[in-house]
Amino acid sequence: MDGQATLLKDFVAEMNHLGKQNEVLIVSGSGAKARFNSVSALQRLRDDRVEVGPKISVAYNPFFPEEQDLADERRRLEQKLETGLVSKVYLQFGTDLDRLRSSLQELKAMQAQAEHNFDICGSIFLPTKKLIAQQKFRPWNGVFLSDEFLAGETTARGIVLQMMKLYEEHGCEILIEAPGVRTSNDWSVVESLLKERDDKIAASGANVKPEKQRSNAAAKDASPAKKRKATEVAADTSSEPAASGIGIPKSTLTPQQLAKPAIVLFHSHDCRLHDNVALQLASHHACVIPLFIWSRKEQGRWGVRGCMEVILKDALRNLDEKLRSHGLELTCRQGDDSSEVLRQLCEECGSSAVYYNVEHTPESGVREAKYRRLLGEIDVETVECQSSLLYDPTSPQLGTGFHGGHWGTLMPFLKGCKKQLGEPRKPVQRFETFAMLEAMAGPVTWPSSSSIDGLDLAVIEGEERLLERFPMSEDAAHSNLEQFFKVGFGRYESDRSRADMEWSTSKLSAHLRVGTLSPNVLYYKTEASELDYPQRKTFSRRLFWRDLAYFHLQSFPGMRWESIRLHYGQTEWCNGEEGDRRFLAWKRGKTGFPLVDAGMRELYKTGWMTQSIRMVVASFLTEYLRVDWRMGAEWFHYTLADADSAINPMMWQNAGRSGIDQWNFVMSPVAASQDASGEYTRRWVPELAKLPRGTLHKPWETPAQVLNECGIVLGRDYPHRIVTDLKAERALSDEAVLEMRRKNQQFNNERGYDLVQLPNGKETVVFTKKQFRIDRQGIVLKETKKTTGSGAAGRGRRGQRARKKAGRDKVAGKR
Ligand SMILES: Cc1cc2nc3c(=O)[nH]c(=O)nc-3n(C[C@H](O)[C@H](O)[C@H](O)COP(=O)(O)OP(=O)(O)OC[C@H]3O[C@@H](n4cnc5c(N)ncnc54)[C@H](O)[C@@H]3O)c2cc1C
Repeated sequence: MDGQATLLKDFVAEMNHLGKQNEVLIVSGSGAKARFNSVSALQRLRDDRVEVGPKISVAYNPFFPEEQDLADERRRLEQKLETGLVSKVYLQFGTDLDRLRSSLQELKAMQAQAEHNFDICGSIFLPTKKLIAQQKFRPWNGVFLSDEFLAGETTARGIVLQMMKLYEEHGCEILIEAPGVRTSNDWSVVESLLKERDDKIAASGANVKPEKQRSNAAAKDASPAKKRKATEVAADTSSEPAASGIGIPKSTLTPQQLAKPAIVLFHSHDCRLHDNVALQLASHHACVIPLFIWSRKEQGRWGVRGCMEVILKDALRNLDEKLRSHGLELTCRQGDDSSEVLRQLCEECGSSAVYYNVEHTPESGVREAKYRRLLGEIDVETVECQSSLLYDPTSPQLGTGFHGGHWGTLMPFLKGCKKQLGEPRKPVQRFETFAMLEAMAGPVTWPSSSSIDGLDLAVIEGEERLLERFPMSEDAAHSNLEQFFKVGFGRYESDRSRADMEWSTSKLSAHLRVGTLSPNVLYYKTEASELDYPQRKTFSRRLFWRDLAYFHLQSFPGMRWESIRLHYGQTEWCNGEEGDRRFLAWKRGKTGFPLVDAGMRELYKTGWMTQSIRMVVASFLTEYLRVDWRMGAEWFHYTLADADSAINPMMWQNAGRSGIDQWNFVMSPVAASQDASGEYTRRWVPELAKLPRGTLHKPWETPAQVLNECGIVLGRDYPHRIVTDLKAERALSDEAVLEMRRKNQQFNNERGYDLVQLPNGKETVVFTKKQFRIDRQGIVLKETKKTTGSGAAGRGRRGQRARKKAGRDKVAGKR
């Protein structure tokens, strides 16, 4: 370090000697892993009282993805500024516009308080094809380029323009990152960028835009909000597409309506600013009021409850924070009847329209109808949008019977959606959302609002642990997404059922549930992957499962509490005291089956389990403990951080055999392929941690001596099994289904398949497990050689291949 400080000192002396006092000397190498320690070098210059002729500019990089690196970088900058030698801080390049804006604000605040003057300049990166290609191939250390930037010249240019606008608003000089301008062609790119920026600024009505006020509590009423005129709005929404070719959708409202405030009503499924269609459409108004209404009464049994209340609260806090960074804020109100609350706010604010993304549940359907009616009475438009699923679940039409899969199963649904409705909507680019928010204005005086903590949302013990695992912000969702694609995505096909591996799945479900991540963003990120289709096939279909659940819920609104195959409601379960005893042990993770207990404890503590473990515990409850699937579904709904009132019942119905897609495999609670290393069970059932892998998942088979050596006494340190004869329990469970089917021959077709009545009155055959297929006398049918399934599971060679593969998947229990 000393040598470097001496070098710098010599260099400065040389510059002084040469009379180059006005030269700019960039002292860089401030990165976390840099070998040149510019902080101590500068400190030495100061301590040695070297007269510094050249203006010293230091680099500052606010784009480190890790919080700790960023905090270190901030600290280093402060130390450099403390030397009093710095005349300029230059911001290195990264594409996170939110981060850039907040860093500029921070630097401005430091500048205002600093003892020694310094200027700020910010770098841009020339959005040329050549440079982008170079960066894709060999990214620079310390330059943080997003996929969006690297996607091509158009998006890169859009981002650079936004950055230039921010620099302009903050009075910062622009510096072009080397290797930038080398040819005259490069210069013309710079000139065209400057011209485009100036044209945009001129078009928005001011030469230099004032820095947008943050609406923190103190500044709240004082800040004169930026307003756009309806005519300007109309110009913005002309047919010209945005830079990316996707852009913010056009409004169909009149200029008079657009001149009045719009209310954007957020719900528990769309807590985000990015790729939020309702917000995008509302952005055309002169003034926008984001609103959240909490009504505990309206939640009922299948709304936001338990763990989801904590998740939602955090998502709202972050939503509000993000809105505030753009000079807006979230108005929060509560009441028993959200439509009344909404109507009242519309009248208070004189708004012309309310925008919201529909929720696609039976309850929300009723609520939304009431919004339309009440708002219609006071002449306020309701603009309903769709942002939480890939498709509107009322749109796909599926033919009854078998079409490459039975009615309502994944493949016919997926194919039907794509064929009838095309590819899902493309999300808008992040920089477009940023530009939209920057241009959006709130009212001069914000309506009164409850604080988020003041809403009657539950506070639950251990919620910090929950939020540590699932911090509910858009930024957290985004970094979770990036991390999964970096580490887990490529292994998904092979490892997705492994609970003992980090990132074997995306862990994005809570974000998708509460809307901090747009499904369309995830869909197109997957599609853009460089992996071959077979390597990404299963993950690509995951979002279709999500949509499928809502399709089921539209078709069977009662599916949360009654069997989709209605007659399955007559199945006999293990009830009474014994049923209660079994259910309680299951809930508490004290069944005596380590893998099941590990899952149930993980669920209770962190609100999450990977799908394969959810399947193990669900089939354990229904098939081995013979407890009604509805009890399991309700417990899951209460404890899951991603509790989804369509997906959860769909999966439980399948586990309980009454759903559209009966699980055609056995999930052994003992084989534990999901935890091959045993690490998962050891983590969540620490009292068994010392057991060797061979008996970890079946401690009852552990030799007494080994138990002794591990200091474990079964029944004292870990419970005895709640049921001991798994085979007999399963036989009873299967017999209960057969018995119920025998009594309901009217729903049994000639080949022993269940028949289900659809909402349009038509009847369809649905997949039925082989051991439940009975003839008219109630005898289990023997499989004929010629056909399997309802006659269409595939004949000939293709069918044979498919059956072989299905057999393999069945053993592995993969989904
Ligand atoms: C009994 C049971 C109950 C379930 N309840 C819920 C629930 O309430 N909410 C919920 O989001 N998921 C539920 N699932 C589905 C699935 O287990 C979770 O979506 C998944 O484990 C979430 O982890 P991940 O984000 O890492 O998933 P990944 O495997 O990375 O999948 C990516 C995304 O696809 C979607 N997805 C994945 N699997 C399914 C599926 N089978 N059905 C619908 N969407 C799917 C999810 O949104 C998920 O985040 C349940 C599964 C079972 C067996």
